[in-house]
Amino acid sequence: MISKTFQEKFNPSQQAAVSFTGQHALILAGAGTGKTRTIIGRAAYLIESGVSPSKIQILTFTKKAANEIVERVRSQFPESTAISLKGSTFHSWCNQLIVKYPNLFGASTYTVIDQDDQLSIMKMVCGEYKEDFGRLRLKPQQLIDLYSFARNTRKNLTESIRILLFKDRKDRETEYEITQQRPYIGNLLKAYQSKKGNSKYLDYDDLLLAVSTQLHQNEEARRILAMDLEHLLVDEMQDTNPLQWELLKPFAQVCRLYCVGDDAQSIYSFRGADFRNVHSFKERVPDSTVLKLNINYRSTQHILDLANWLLARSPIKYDKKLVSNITEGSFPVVMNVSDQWQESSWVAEEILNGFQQDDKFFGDHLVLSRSQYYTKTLQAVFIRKKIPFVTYGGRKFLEAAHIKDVVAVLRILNNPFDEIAWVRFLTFWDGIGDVRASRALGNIVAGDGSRPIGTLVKDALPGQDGEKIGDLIGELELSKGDVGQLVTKTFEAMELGLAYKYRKDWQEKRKADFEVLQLLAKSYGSLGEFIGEGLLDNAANLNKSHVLSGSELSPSEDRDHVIISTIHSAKGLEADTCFVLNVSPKVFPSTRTLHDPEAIEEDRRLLYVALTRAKNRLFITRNIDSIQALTKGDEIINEAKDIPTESYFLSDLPDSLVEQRTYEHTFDKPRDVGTPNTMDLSSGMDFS
Ligand SMILES: Nc1ncnc2c1ncn2[C@@H]1O[C@H](COP(=O)(O)OP(=O)(O)OP(=O)(O)O)[C@@H](O)[C@H]1O
Repeated sequence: MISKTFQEKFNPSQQAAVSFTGQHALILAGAGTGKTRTIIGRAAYLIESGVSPSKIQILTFTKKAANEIVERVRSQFPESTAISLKGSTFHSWCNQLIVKYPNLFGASTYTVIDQDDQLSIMKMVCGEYKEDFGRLRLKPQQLIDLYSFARNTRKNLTESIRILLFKDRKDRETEYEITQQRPYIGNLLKAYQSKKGNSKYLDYDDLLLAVSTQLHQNEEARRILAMDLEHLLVDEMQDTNPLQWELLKPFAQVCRLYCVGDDAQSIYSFRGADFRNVHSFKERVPDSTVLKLNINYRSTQHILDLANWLLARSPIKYDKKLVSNITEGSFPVVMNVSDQWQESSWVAEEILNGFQQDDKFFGDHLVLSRSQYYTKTLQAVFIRKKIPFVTYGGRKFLEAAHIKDVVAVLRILNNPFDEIAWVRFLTFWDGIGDVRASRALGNIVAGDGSRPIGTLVKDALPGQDGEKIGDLIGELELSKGDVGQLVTKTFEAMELGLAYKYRKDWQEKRKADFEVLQLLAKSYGSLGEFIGEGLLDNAANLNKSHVLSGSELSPSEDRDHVIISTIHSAKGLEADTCFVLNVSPKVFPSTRTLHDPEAIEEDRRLLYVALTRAKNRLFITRNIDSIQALTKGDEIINEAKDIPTESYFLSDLPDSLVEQRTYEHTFDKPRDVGTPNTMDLSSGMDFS
């Protein structure tokens, strides 16, 4: 029997999706049609039907999304009923599985490394294999990109080299070049791989590979996991790449797969995502059903008309026309501005108007941009006008240099073979440079792990420095069992050094981050978990506090702020009023994609995601000079000339879909008399 509240919360297609009784399902649906609501409803429905919450796992692309979904499910149940429900990113989930079953996955002591660490290792390898490296004209970062691309897309090295380094060319000259370079690249990547293994490092992709390989090969592994897992709920399925798909595939034999996605919102192909993953779901997953949702509850029809128009102009057939259940509302506004300052001032004015006159909160406003860098001007204007804001899509908290300094100590205590952490920690101290550190390092990691780390340091670094650092490490090792206390002690021991190293912005910016780090540390039961998962999570939204970026907000203002986000980080977000910045020629699509039809279409989907975030009011800004450059065609002698008019997404935007405005900021001058007068200085004084 379907309850009344159930009927009120979900429309008939959503109800069918939430209470799906078959084996595996793909919920294919457009923007704002309730995918998130449905996945939350599905988890709640399963719990209500008697499935233990601990046997449901939700997978999303960001920690933020995972937390939000889990919290919303939990809030539907009394007290701690759904406390054991879990939501994670692909990486942190795999990390949890490896920690939970160390024997099964064969990794007990290891350190998860991030992109910076990968680069450091690759640089060491290039230094060691000078001859191979010297024959190539590549940077270490390009080698890392190749390695990661090949693993994520499951392509072989030759194909990966062709695509990444030769723009997928297949002519004879390219073939020759690839044959020449591949052996050297192969040597370097193999050396990188074995260095990683020796130091017991796992990069993000290793986490997925470790789990997926075991599950593919080992029936026992599938059986063990099946005891703990009944339902796997996957959000944003369109963004899964072949490696993630490899991970999901064996789970169809372990539990029931429930995937939710929108092919028109796929914007991660640069990470290897293949939106066709959702198109061939039915063929790939036996015993599966595809269900569709089609009513949009988020945006007004005027906003959707614009989004539909954009998508309909794509050569790809998405078979999607969003229909709103909200009919009234205003037209989207296209604001033509002359420069970024105008654009920023206008956005700020609109937001202040909304706040002061229309009774909106700052939190009702979302500003979207292709890059975070582009919003620097806007941020400056917001700070001046005292508009509170936070930014999404910046650098991750645990990737900041000052945090990494402290985390290095934790990494060493967790894995004494962690060379990167050793170099960072040793060179942190005055008087120890790279050369001395790497000499000491050789001795430190040569041991078998049986001697106390403090003693190892003292032996490897004779003299006062070694004594001091050895004692410190030895003392910190005693707190290894209590992650919160360990972070506090480590910070206290390093504070002076940190304050000196980052003296430019220590007080105003960096110091406060350590309170957050301590808070974060306390929420982890073990050091391994903290290092592994903490690194994978974006702590920028911890307790809703703006950690590294954003204007200076007082705690009381903290909850109400404008969000400035990259479009890539805005998936799943929505707001009453959205500003999409700089939808200008050369930007949508970007000039970098102009020769690649697939990349152009990805840019189109990016704009589509941006437009469909708005509930009631949508404002699009664009640069008037670049528009004029386009329309004047040959007369224009700047570089805009080589942009084909038809490739600009808004080039023939019908007037009926939007309201066009041009920013004309004029100062109201006070009215005055025509002829100059002379000032009478005799008035206002009473001399009597
Ligand atoms: N049946 C419904 N009745 C009322 N409101 C609904 C219903 N379904 C969804 N909504 C509302 O519509 C909005 C969009 O829903 P949701 O975020 O779940 O969509 P989505 O498909 O995940 O969107 P996107 O993929 O674009 O992020 C939300 O504000 C949600 O509360």
